Amino acid sequence: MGVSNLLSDKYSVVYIAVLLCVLVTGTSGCLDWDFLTEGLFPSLCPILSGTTSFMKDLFTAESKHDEGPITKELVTECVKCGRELTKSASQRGKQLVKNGVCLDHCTPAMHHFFSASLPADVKKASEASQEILMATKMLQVKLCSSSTVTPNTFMSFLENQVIRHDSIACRPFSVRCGSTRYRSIDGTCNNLERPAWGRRGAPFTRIATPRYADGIYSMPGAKSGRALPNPRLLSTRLFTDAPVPSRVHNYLSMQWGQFVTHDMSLQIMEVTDDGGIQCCIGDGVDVLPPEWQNDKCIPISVPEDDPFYRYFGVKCLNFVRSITTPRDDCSLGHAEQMNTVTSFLDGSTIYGSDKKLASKLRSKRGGRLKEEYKEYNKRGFLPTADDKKASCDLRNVSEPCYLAGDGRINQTPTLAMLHTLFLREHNRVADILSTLNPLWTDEKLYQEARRIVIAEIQHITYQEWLPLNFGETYLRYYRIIPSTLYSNDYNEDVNPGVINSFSSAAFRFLHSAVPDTIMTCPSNYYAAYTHRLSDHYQNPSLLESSTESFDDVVRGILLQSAAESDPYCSGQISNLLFKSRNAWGLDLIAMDIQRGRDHGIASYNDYREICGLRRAYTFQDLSGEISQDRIYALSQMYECVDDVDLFVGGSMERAVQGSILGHTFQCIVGEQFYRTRVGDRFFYDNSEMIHSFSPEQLQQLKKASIARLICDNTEHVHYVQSRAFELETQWNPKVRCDDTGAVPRVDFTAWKSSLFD
Ligand code: HEM
Ligand SMILES: [Ca+2]
Repeated sequence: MGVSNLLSDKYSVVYIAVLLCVLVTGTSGCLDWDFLTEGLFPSLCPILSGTTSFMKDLFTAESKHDEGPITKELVTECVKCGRELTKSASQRGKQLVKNGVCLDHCTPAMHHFFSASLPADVKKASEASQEILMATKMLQVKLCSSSTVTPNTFMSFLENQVIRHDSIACRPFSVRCGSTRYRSIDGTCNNLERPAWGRRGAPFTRIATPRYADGIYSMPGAKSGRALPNPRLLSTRLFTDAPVPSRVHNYLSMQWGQFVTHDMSLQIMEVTDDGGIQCCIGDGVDVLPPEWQNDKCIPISVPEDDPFYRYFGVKCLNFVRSITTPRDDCSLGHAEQMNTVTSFLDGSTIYGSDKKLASKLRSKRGGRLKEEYKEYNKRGFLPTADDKKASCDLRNVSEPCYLAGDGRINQTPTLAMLHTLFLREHNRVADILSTLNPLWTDEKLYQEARRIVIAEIQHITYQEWLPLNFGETYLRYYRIIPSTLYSNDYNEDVNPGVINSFSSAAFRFLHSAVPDTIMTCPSNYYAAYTHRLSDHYQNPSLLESSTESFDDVVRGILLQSAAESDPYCSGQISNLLFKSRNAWGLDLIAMDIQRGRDHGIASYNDYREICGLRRAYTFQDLSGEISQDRIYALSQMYECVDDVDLFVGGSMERAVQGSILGHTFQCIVGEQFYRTRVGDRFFYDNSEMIHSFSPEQLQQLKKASIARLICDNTEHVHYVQSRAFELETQWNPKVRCDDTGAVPRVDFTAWKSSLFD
């Protein structure tokens, strides 16, 4: 790696920048800004320099303006300065790549990126957001130089102000909405008053003030000013590698959870023009020295005595910050990450979240989606990815690698299996509608089939999956209990956007439900075969390895237990994630913890309060929710109870009755699913809207089930438990698919329209 020319004379500058951070924020945990301010103040930011007594001036200057401290000139200067610093950071990133600091293909780190490039609009928004963050930082530094304003006061002041500047390449979101019967692909215009809500590219929403060290974007530190505990250490000490099989939930239930996640949320990491950002030396030999790191690097260092990685000499796990986006009004403020899929539960995993992909996925005939046929199977398979090598980890090019509405499709064979079931369901429904309505165009058939499939996804989630996992009592409390026919609770004031702490902490707790293996089971049910999960990341060929293998996987995940949702996690995800051909992989649990910090997710203690629990002042105050041994373990890891990360504290809580989650995660997840339903104008059982289903149609859709989805879209799976997210028991036995009493069929006759419809 030719990096010597990067070892410039930066130390004095870094020192000033760190000092600046310490003075401004009271913590040194803000290295992220150092690189951006490197040697640039004098030339680019006259507002922050220009005198020999630079530091002194900065922290003693008073505003000389009558119109209040934030003048137009000041904002202009901060924005200009922010832009130059952003440009410089980007150039520095490019220079690092030129010097060979970039990731190799086929490494665990590279598979973690899912896609090595950003769509143009995402990239543009991310750049604008960086400029805004820089400008905010500059403004904070400038204003906090007055002794009366603390950085926190400044940030709370900013929360209630809309300060923006025309020269930032960001325009407040605006779109013209017509009245249409169908959802848009990108989620815009769902809410007619606030058409940006829930769209692809929207900022995540928050229910707590972020805990960035500087209130803007810096990685958080402990209250004492020292670093928070190492995420890998927390993972190995608190999330033991000993998954316990669930006695209720099967693998399919876990798989549905991930499928729902991918429909609602996607945080993507920053990349350079040349692909993934490298933060470790080589393949993880050590953390790159700060002067060689891209400013988006937040690698996870691995302790010397790590129980697993020490055998492989791994001391660093690659990790990069998520892309951020401007808020809808382009105003200055703290960082907000971008959700790059639609927040609505709207089948975006199947249809895509942007028009270009959506169009590419369509066959443009009979309303169908593209599918591929194999000689041995009458049912369709997903189309092939454009660049198989980049999208999958294949042993040879003849292995399958799929294209779908979501880029994470190939992550595991069982995820790809669920995608395939929905592809088939869409085409099955489109064919039935076409037979019933021979005059319908391709567009009409596509949209109507899409509408039905989305209704099925929503119904299965709210009718079957949520009650099983989170308990009916709680669903009643969160007002998301299944309705008998129509529900009338669309509320245009509810933002359906995904809550940052839901996708960066609470819902990730279900990573503990991922079992070690994938089971396949032949049609005679005489034997079952297990396959280590880590041998199948980014390679779905298990679905096509033999003529029967797709159905074998389906039978297997119906039979196999999920792991219990508890702080015991499989080493398949906590040591071997995306292992590829290596002997080791990444640690998803450490990544969950680090991602929460990257997003400035408020502490566990803050969330306790938000969720109606008493704030803890000592570790012992957690005893109502957390067992003594876990309280002890937490107190050994964290200096102070206020430091506990939401992901960690929430995971330690005992589950509330009837649910797989503890109180705090239950509260966040409940709130999210409330918003996802009540904030969705097109939610399938909303009544009295131009797009509402007729009572006859809705009655049929309410018969949809995960069991029926399997029966209708596999070749030789003839038996399924009627409650198909639960393990087979004597109370939930396998029944024949043609037993329509046990597994009702959805009859589409109610979609037959009169000739002129
Ligand atoms: C084999 C199963 C699974 C694997 C391999 C897996 C892997 C991953 C990976 C690599 C990430 C990105 C981590 C980051 O960079 O921050 C992620 C994110 C996430 N996972 Fe999983 N996951 C699995 C199952 C699940 C399940 C069952 C759930 C919940 C029911 C879940 C919920 C989430 C959530 C909410 C996120 C954040 C999504 C986003 O906004 O980008 N995952 N997972
Ligand atoms: Ca979606």
